[in-house]
Amino acid sequence: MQLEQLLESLDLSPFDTREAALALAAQCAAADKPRALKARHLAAKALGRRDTVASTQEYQRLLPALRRYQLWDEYLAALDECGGHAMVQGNVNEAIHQWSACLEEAMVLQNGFFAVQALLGIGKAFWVLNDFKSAHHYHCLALEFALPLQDKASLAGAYLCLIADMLAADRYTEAGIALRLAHLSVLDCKNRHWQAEYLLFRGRVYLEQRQLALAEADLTVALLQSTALSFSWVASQVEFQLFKLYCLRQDGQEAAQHLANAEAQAKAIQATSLLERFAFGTYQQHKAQGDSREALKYYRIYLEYYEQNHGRACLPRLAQSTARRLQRLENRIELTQRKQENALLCQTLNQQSAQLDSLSRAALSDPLTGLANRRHLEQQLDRLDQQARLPMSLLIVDIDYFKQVNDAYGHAIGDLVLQRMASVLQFACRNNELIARYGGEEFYILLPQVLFADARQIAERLCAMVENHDWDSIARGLHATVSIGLASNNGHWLPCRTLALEADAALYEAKAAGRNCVRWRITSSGLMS
Ligand SMILES: Nc1nc2c(ncn2[C@@H]2O[C@H](COP(=O)(O)OP(=O)(O)OP(=O)(O)O)[C@@H](O)[C@H]2O)c(=O)[nH]1
Repeated sequence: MQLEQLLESLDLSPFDTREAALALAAQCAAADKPRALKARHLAAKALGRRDTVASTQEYQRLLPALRRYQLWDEYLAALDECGGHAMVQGNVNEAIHQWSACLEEAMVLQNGFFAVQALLGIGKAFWVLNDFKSAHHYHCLALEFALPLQDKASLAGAYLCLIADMLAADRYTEAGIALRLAHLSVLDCKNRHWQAEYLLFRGRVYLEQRQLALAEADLTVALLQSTALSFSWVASQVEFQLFKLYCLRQDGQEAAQHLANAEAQAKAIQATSLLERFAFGTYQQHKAQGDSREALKYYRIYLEYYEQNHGRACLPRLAQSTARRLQRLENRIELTQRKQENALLCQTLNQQSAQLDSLSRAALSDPLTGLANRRHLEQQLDRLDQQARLPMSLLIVDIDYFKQVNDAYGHAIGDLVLQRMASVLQFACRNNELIARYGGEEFYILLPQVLFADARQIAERLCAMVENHDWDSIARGLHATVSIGLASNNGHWLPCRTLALEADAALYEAKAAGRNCVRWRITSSGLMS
């Protein structure tokens, strides 16, 4: 098999490639040493798909020979691969060391492509160390080197790393600009992993700009693509962004589902740096929604991951802000609890005062007609006596022959007549005039600020209204009239109770005069009827 064909098949079938490459290396070993070395390089690369440790060992053996035979592309690629393998093994410092060597050699050899690869690799290593400033520095250099290369893949890689930096620093406007610049190179490089990552980043920017429909469209495609590629690193981040999106839409159920997916995917690839970020993001989300209890829960989870990822020694860096945050959250939870207790207390108080209100209303009102009762009336008379000495008139309205109504139509109809009478009186009076059922079929109407002449008119009108009322609608043949006793101080003060006695006397006179009429007494200038 030709070397070029091997190269092409490398992505399709790494195991066969390795076997074929080794066979080719064996054939070429003596006759064509460089060709044999190239084949062994391919075999080491293919091995790297399965066993990064073994692949690194093989590269270390190969490197001096590749250098000696000046196979520079293979040499630089080997250094680059060793950096990648060290990262996979979690040995970040070794990765930086390998990529630095690759960068140095690439600079000497003026190989822009591998310089970019090495710079991106170093940037990635600093990312993992959470040193975003250094990462960004290397990514900027990578972009500078990539721009003149006219290599779409290098350019797309550099742009994507820079955008990730900007998003990590919450620089969404710059990330949006870089996304537009990167668009063509990402499309052209036909790397589906990068395309998924690009959509994730764009979705994040849209989400930040609250363009939820656009964000959802990008994130949905990113999720489909990354899931199809089993690219859990991106898929879990997309799920987390969807969690935030549904939080904004206040769809708690969907949000919780996406958060669970994000966590599960990140756990499956043991991406604790992502889990740390998710926990912090979830804490922020709950804090913004005012759910301090959940916020505290996720802040504690975040601290656990932080310690796991950076070691206990790093915690003091966080200590001050952590203590402050925890304190604030605990205060808020206490506050919420107090507020809830207060609300409960207020509710009980309100209920009790409503009960008191209805009890006192009941104590002061007549249950049959809803009018004020005798007690209320007497309180009112006392109160008026203590207040300014006003013009005052008082009517006592008594239903004529009410006993006969009860006897002829029954007590229930009698009750209806009393209720209807109450309505007629209320209809005829103003709001500030107190109407009370004094007892039985006797009603009092207190007319403050009303002089005799007006009071008499009111009484006459009332008498006529009752007489003309449609009593027949209660029971066929039923008819009711009233007699009214009126007393007025006509502007010259007199105790209300005296006024009441005078009105009662006037009522007696009305009854004696044949009923269905008004009689009066003006108490200030001597009695008259
Ligand atoms: N249906 C009903 N009847 C009541 C109520 N309270 C008092 N009565 C009745 O009212 C009647 C009052 O009768 P009386 O005091 O003789 O007076 P009257 O029949 O209206 O005669 P005059 O007032 O002299 O015109 C009695 O039969 C009481 O039983 C009540 O709440 N409902």
